[in-house]
Amino acid sequence: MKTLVVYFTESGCTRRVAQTIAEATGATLYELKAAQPYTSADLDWRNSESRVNREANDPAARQSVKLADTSVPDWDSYDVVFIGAPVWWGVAAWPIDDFLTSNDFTGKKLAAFVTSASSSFGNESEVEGMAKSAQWLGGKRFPSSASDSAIRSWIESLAL
Ligand SMILES: Cc1cc2nc3c(=O)[nH]c(=O)nc-3n(C[C@H](O)[C@H](O)[C@H](O)COP(=O)(O)O)c2cc1C
Repeated sequence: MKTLVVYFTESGCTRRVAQTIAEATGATLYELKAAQPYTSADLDWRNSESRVNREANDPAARQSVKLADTSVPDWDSYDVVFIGAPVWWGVAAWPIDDFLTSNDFTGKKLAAFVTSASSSFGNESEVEGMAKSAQWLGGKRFPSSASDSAIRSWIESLAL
């Protein structure tokens, strides 16, 4: 069984979870980058005019966010895919949507994880729906500084 962990992160919390999943499962790690990177001004949640707030309030703006690259080397060889993102305004950060809608998950199992300060994974079912033909394993929210044991017990619960 070959496992891939793809993730998007802005301040590194989701990367740390992704690294723990990769260590626990022997997976390959792949970081997703926005085609137009977010500056700290873009991510200023206190400014109602910031990029992230404009996108949060406008589905068309969210859908137009593209990744620098949506294709993973040797994609066909993976059996299990984990995808991770921070929570932005209650949902998985939308740059990952481009990855979910651009790839064919036929024959692959998919699990999604998010990190957040306090919010739950508000759009888990939408994430599942975007990855057409994946076998959905489930979604999980972790706190920004998730413990290794919490991450490892989630992986064990998936019974890969
Ligand atoms: C634009 C923005 C919006 C956020 N919205 C939420 C939110 O709605 N709920 C929450 O609990 N945390 C929210 N956070 C905090 C992040 O989800 C949290 O710090 C996360 O672990 C960051 O992950 P990262 O380091 O991988 O980028 C937000 C952070 C940013 C930058």
